[in-house]
Amino acid sequence: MKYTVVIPAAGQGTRMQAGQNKQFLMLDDRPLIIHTVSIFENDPWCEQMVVVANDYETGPMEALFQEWNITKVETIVAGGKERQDSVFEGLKQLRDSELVLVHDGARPFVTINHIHELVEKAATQGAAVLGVRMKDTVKKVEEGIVTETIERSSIWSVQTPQAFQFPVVYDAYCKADEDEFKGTDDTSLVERMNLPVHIVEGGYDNIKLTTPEDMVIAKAILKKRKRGKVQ
Ligand SMILES: Nc1ccn([C@@H]2O[C@H](COP(=O)(O)OP(=O)(O)OP(=O)(O)O)[C@@H](O)[C@H]2O)c(=O)n1
Ligand SMILES: C[C@](O)(CO)[C@H](O)COP(=O)(O)O
Repeated sequence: MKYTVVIPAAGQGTRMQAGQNKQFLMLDDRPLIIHTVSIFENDPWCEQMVVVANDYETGPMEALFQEWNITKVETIVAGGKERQDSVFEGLKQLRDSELVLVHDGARPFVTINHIHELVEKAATQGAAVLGVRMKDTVKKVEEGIVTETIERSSIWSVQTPQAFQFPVVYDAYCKADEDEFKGTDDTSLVERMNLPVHIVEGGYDNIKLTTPEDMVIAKAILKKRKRGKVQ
């Protein structure tokens, strides 16, 4: 099975408080974005990558991909204000693709097995997302007061990749653009088209590096994997 992946990497990394886009932060021996693109570089099912970067960072990213022998990045396109704007710019490059994944540049630990399960689901069902079951008790809070304890058995925390038959995600993005709707992930745009989104159970290791403490967790995950205990 073959797919294309759009990798949004055009954020600011504000919550990481590193004074630079977190994609360039070193994690072990290489920058974060290199960890992420290497997953797809090494997946025989991945045909091409489109990386979305800040316009002033397309040059430095291209140089990094050359340095690390990343060959499947066919396009580096300039991103937009929000993640959703960046992903839309990436999708616009792909009109001939059949199956497309969207994966955060800031999630360097997704496994090939989970990617393949997700791709197979999207190929037959149209749209699928990786997620994990919520481990904590979840409460709704209004003005500092708990108003509800949410029944946890149906609550999932979703990750990327999120996978789609191309027309499903492209139409959903066009409609969201037309309606000026903003969502925090890609599948939410498909949900509002009243199309089903299937969940594929992923791993708790597939974290997004968002705040400084995530770098500590990331180093621990890398260490564990180096010892051969891939989740
Ligand atoms: N305008 C944007 C905003 C985010 N992203 C990307 O979307 C992914 C998830 O976003 P997030 O973790 O929120 O990254 P940042 O926007 O960089 O972080 P922050 O919100 O803390 O500034 C990241 O790979 C990020 O680079 C993007 O391509 N374009
Ligand atoms: C798409 C996403 O990774 C799903 O968990 C996430 O919503 C994007 O980043 P943010 O932290 O919500 O800005």
